[in-house]
Amino acid sequence: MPLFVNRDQVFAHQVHLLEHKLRAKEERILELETETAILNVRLAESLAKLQEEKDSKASNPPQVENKITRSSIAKLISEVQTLKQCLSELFAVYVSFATELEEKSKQLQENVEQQRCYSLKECGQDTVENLQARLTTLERSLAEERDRCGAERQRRKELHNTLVELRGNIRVHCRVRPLLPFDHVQSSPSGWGPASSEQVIHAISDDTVVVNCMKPGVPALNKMFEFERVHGPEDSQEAVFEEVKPLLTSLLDGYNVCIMAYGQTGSGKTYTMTGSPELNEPSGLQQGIIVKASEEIFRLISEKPSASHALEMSVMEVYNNDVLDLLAKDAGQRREKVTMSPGSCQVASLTQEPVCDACEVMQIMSRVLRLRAHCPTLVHTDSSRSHLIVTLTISSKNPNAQALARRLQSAKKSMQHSAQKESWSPKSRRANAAVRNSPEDGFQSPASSPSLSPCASPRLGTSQMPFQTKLQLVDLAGSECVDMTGVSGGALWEVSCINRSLSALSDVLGALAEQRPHVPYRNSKLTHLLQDAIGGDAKLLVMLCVSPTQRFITESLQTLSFGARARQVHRDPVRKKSNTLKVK
Ligand SMILES: Nc1ncnc2c1ncn2[C@@H]1O[C@H](COP(=O)(O)OP(=O)(O)OP(=O)(O)O)[C@@H](O)[C@H]1O
Repeated sequence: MPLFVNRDQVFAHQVHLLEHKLRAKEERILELETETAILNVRLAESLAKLQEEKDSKASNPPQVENKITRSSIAKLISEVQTLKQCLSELFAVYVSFATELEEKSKQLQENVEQQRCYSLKECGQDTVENLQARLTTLERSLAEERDRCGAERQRRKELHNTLVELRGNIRVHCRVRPLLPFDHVQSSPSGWGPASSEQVIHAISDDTVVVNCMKPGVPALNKMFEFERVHGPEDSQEAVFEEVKPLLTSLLDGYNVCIMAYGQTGSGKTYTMTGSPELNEPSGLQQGIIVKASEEIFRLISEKPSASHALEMSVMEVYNNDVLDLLAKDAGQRREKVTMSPGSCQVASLTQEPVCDACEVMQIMSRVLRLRAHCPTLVHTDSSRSHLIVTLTISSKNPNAQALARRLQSAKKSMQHSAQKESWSPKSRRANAAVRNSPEDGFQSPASSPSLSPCASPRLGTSQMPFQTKLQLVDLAGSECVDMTGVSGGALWEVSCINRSLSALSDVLGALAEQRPHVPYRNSKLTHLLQDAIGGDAKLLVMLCVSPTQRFITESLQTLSFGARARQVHRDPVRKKSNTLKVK
């Protein structure tokens, strides 16, 4: 028995045997056919002979010959019978052989078919197995690449953050909100049709956003913007906050922090900063940065009980270029207009409410959001008409060493700043003289120093006054195009004030980015109030909010360009730091 290596060999052997059998049968058929032919010939000869004898007997029939003829006829008949039997036998053999052949052929065909299916299956299995193996390898290397890429991105992020710290850059995050029912407008006064609800702004990675508009009849647009972090429509409030959270730890290390939401009307600034109207919903899923940040601050504070911290909250809005105190308790007055302290960017007599936990912050927010100026527009039903500034002031009796060092550095910087201004401002010359003559440590910050409370007396020394840092959370009013929002009458003045203050903010960033000697902070109340946050050494994060649709493409591009410009601002060049050392 041959030893077969695989099925192919078994199959080939079977075919070979069958072919051999077939050949033998064919040879046998040939033999039988030859025999039949010979018998036929012999039969024909016998018949012819018989006919001849018949004919001669008819002409001359002898008696003896008659006998012979009869016997030969009998013999011939028996021969014919034998021949017939042979033929019928041959036919039977032939039929059985034909049947057998047919069966064998059928079997062979089945075998071939089976073998073909088997080979295909085996081959297919092989291919699938190969592909699976390759897929696994590819998946493994993809996972490795992803890990490497993640680690690289993390490293890049850390390096970038260090660079941002060193250069005093403004951090810029961007959030592209999801498509919402009010995006699917049928038409608007400016004639935009339903197609304008098409999504043209996409967050393509966690740091890149793309504006891509390839609509026929409109100039093709494909622009890419990079920011520190880009959030897509699917990102939750929690995910957005997670990226902001690390900044808050700086508050206990002596830094002031400001988080500001910027964007066109309806782009999701209020949603991002304050959350949905259901502020008190238990899951907290919809809460915005303000409540989540206060929760985080209280958590950080609870980790450092020895520092004995206290928190105060103030809320103001800049409405029609007036500053209003939203926590003022004046019974008759809905919102109280307040004035800026002379010679500083702080607000005099701003109400400060102590807060003990995030719930209190939440309650205050619910209260002030009802007071804040808002009205329905054609873009959405609850448009804010003012800039909202929420300030959380953290006082600490026992700040850590890093916070103290930071305060010292900040005070030195303020002194240097004042010294620079001395030549042109007699008022600041007097203030600086007072600072230098400070009885405590010689580094009493002026009122504009970011590390001091707005209500702290500039005459108190560091040991008499609690150490304070501020978290400012700003929900700016949205830039808007009257054509789209459809506002009219008195509301037009609101729009003009909003747009003017936002353009003043843009001018300030432009001046800072180009390092111009004069920065026009005082062109609007908004920039004046935020001067320390924007131009000082507070850590500033701008959260750009963007609508994804083509309808708002012009405003979105303006928002993204604003963010790109903000990223160019280096507020604390290294050169200035070396000068600071000389002051000592
Ligand atoms: N990421 C989001 N997910 C779900 N809904 C959102 C999101 N962003 C915004 N919205 C919804 O879109 C609507 C407009 O958002 P929001 O009020 O925050 O806009 P805005 O930029 O503050 O506008 P304005 O400047 O006019 O006040 C709201 O109903 C809000 O709930």
